[in-house]
Amino acid sequence: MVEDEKVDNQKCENRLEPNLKVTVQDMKDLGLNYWKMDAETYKYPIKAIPWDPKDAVDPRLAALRDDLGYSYADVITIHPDHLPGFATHVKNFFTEHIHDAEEIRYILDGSGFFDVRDPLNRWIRIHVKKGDLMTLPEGIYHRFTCDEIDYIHAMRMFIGVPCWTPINRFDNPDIDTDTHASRKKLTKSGFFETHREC
Ligand SMILES: CSCCC(=O)/C(O)=C/O
Ligand SMILES: [Fe+2]
Ligand code: NI
Repeated sequence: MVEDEKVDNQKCENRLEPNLKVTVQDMKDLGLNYWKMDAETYKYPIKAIPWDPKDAVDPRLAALRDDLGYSYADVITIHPDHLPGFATHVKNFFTEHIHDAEEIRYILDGSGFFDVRDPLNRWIRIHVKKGDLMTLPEGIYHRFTCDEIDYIHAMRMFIGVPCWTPINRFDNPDIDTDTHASRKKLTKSGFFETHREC
């Protein structure tokens, strides 16, 4: 788990002291899914917006695409040389938000941190690396940052027409993300419903 207060450097591990370990089962209970992919054998462009999921040569990726209905994809590289406005993007990714759809990310190279909130509002930090394909459920509070390597090459997938616009948790006092339909859908589901703070 990771510190909740403002940290000096979001790109460091910033572990809780003493740390609280989170198990794979805990992550599954939160609604996250994970697959280890072969990002060594199969090659992808540095940037392709969009990238046609039908072009998947990796049979495992093609099977996930077909089984889970991933109809849209793009490939991005978050690195100062490849993404204009790199620092602003990283700052924005680190603003706590939800989406009204699942977040599907396949890490093709490099690494970074996804932080997700558990039902007690604690931050769980996930260090994603090359070959990790991870999904976050619709409505989960989360944020992303590069780590100190400042480089991540990732495929973003989507079911249907993509919408990347985050719904930020604390940006607008008129918008209460806790009552957003996507948030409610998640918190009314099994694990969040039984583990929320009374
Ligand atoms: C590694 S992909 C960049 C982060 C991102 O797409 C996202 O939605 C963060 O919440
Ligand atoms: Fe996100
Ligand atoms: Ni997001």
